[in-house]
Amino acid sequence: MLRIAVPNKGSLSEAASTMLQEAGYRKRRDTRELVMVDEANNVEFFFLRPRDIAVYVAAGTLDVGITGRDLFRDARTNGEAEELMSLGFGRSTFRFAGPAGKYTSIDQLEGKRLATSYDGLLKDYLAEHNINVENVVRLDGAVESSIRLGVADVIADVVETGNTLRAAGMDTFGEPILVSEAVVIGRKGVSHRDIDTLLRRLQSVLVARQYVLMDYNIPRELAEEARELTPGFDAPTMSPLQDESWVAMRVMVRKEEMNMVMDQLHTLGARAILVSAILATRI
Ligand SMILES: Nc1ncnc2c1ncn2[C@@H]1O[C@H](COP(=O)(O)OP(=O)(O)OP(=O)(O)O)[C@@H](O)[C@H]1O
Ligand SMILES: O=P(O)(O)OC[C@H]1O[C@H](OP(=O)(O)OP(=O)(O)O)[C@H](O)[C@@H]1O
Ligand SMILES: [Mg+2]
Repeated sequence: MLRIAVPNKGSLSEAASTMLQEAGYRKRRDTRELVMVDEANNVEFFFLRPRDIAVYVAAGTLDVGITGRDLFRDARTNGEAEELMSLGFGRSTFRFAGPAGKYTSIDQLEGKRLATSYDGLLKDYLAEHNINVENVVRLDGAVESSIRLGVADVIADVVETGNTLRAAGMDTFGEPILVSEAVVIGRKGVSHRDIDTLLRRLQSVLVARQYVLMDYNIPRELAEEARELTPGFDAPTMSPLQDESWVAMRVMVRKEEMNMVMDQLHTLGARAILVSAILATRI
């Protein structure tokens, strides 16, 4: 059986479980369930702290896992594990921040005390950029309070909306250290038919979430122009109609562009424009 690690709590847990469910895997009945066998799909799920998931995958005791890119990098698995796919949720940036207005550049980090929950990730970044700080204080959470409480001058933390920083009277500075989202990780170099199936199914969910299916009729002489407006994944499917001067088109369109594209097609001369949701795909 394929052994998959899934976040049991925190920011990633609900979205990860929803995505797996949409991909056709069994749903966890109880949030206290730590292991779940999905016989039909020949998969075993292990619900773990997202921070620990990279450790299990790198050790090879679990085949693949869903975690955050930032947590994966922080675990410093020395190339034992790798990112197989990004999942489009749990987006955040990992950034430096300090009291509002006080810092503008990472050059000012020299000799400072830095607090973070991601000390592996931070130390790698500092080493890469040849920045010598006084020390890195590893905290479990609520890192924003560390400056006011006198253990640090600057923090490096997860920023999503920025509300927490603003409320603490702080600002980010410098470029993001890392842009993160939920990812699937696997042991380096391991290939497995069931891993391919998992990735294909997750890809299917991503496509189904991002695209809609658009059908429309268009005069044959305008088909080429219409094709430029709606190029689709490869090319639109064109079918003949009873009236030979018209053709029917079927094409995938990005959900956020759907209304714009319908307006443009209608202006061009398309009629009977219909949009339907995509439930699943194998592309
Ligand atoms: N607003 C957010 N706060 C924390 N983590 C977030 C946020 N948005 C996205 N993430 C991502 O979620 C992952 C952290 O999840 P994790 O469960 O470890 O922490 P958490 O949600 O802060 O939970 P807790 O603080 O209860 O441990 C990281 O990959 C992080 O980038
Ligand atoms: O930019 P925002 O949308 O405000 O989100 C970012 C904040 O959310 C997380 O904190 P969490 O609530 O997990 O508490 P913690 O720091 O104790 O982990 C993170 O550590 C930041 O503090
Ligand atoms: Mg947190």
